[in-house]
Amino acid sequence: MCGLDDFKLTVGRLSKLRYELQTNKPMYKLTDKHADVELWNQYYDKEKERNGMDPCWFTNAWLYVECFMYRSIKETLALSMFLKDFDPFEEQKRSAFMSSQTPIVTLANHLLHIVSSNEHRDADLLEKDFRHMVELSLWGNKNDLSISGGSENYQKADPLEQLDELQPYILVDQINDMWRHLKSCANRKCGRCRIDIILDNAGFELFGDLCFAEFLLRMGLASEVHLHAKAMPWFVSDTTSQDFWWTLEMLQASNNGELSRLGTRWHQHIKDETFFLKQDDFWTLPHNYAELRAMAPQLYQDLSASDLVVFKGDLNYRKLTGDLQWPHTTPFVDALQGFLPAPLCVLRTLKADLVVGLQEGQDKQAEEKASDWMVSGNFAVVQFYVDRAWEQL
Ligand SMILES: O=P(O)(O)OC[C@H]1O[C@](O)(CO)[C@@H](O)[C@@H]1O
Ligand SMILES: [Mn+2]
Repeated sequence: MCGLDDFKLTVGRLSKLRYELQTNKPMYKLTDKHADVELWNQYYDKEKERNGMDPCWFTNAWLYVECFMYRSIKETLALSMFLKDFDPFEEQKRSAFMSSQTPIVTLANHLLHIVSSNEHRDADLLEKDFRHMVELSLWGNKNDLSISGGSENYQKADPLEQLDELQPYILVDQINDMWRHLKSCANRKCGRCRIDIILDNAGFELFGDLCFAEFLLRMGLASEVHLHAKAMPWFVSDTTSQDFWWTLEMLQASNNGELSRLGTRWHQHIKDETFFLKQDDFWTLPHNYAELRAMAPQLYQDLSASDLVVFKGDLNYRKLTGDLQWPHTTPFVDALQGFLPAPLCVLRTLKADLVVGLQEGQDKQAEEKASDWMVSGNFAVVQFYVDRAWEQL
């Protein structure tokens, strides 16, 4: 088959997918060669058994249906001859990165300034800088391309200047608890701590996450950082391994000295095993994280070796909490339903209508401020949990 025919066939399959989705047709079993096919098909069978009918696009759970849409796009491409590894969102991701150059440079300057100053013998200052780096990584999550339907949504304003005014929008702020945990880990393990980041979006958010990782390394709060990327194009802007390498290449090749230094440094971190880039099919399955241990035992075991697992973004939050309509005051740990491979935290801006761990009445106050508080990406939570037993290890 020639390229043009292959292309036409693929576009036809994508149009069919869109039509079926828009008209609530049944979903279907996957047939491509990817290793996750059986797990997806088992999930399909379970849903069918539960509801007594084939899963359909409008009637099954939002999380499953939404994940399946991205997986179906992947299958359509996988079944083609010439577009197997094509990332349909690549252009948007790259252009979002390019459009965020000004705030990226601001953030790079800030990071390099704080890591090269000697002032951190003052513990209070170090704690303040830690808070800022967490907040920068958190608010980077505002900029995803799935919430904007794929159209431009990139960081425009100076990210540092915004931090103070954004503070009241952090509904749960457990940054101090994270700080205490990392300090005590670093003390106990002489800085030999492992941090994992379950990445979310590429572009400004990924850059902010890498800056946070660099900060932890340079301040002696971590000795290695494991970065978990998606195994396929996902929710438009999520970071794949390909996006990660492209970002590092772009930084290294930048005319800006600071960006270029960071790009070179992060390549080196990979070489000397300070950074680890990982991907696992589990992150692109529809399953809740309470099922991770049973579904992906090796991944669970790997995460268990971490001193802190940082989950970025809204989709990770939905999977951590099972995407359920929890009363908003439910303790965060209860919503995790036993998923506790290691101390963990979430840095998430709210884009879906669920949240836990709020104080009584906090939801009403947020609602008064903005009726779309749960879905606009303008409010956030930083939630942390460590089991007592881990603290004593
Ligand atoms: O990139 P994030 O923070 O995971 O956001 C993705 C979110 O965007 C949506 O696709 C649309 O709001 C949600 O389904 C999803 O949770
Ligand atoms: Mn995302």
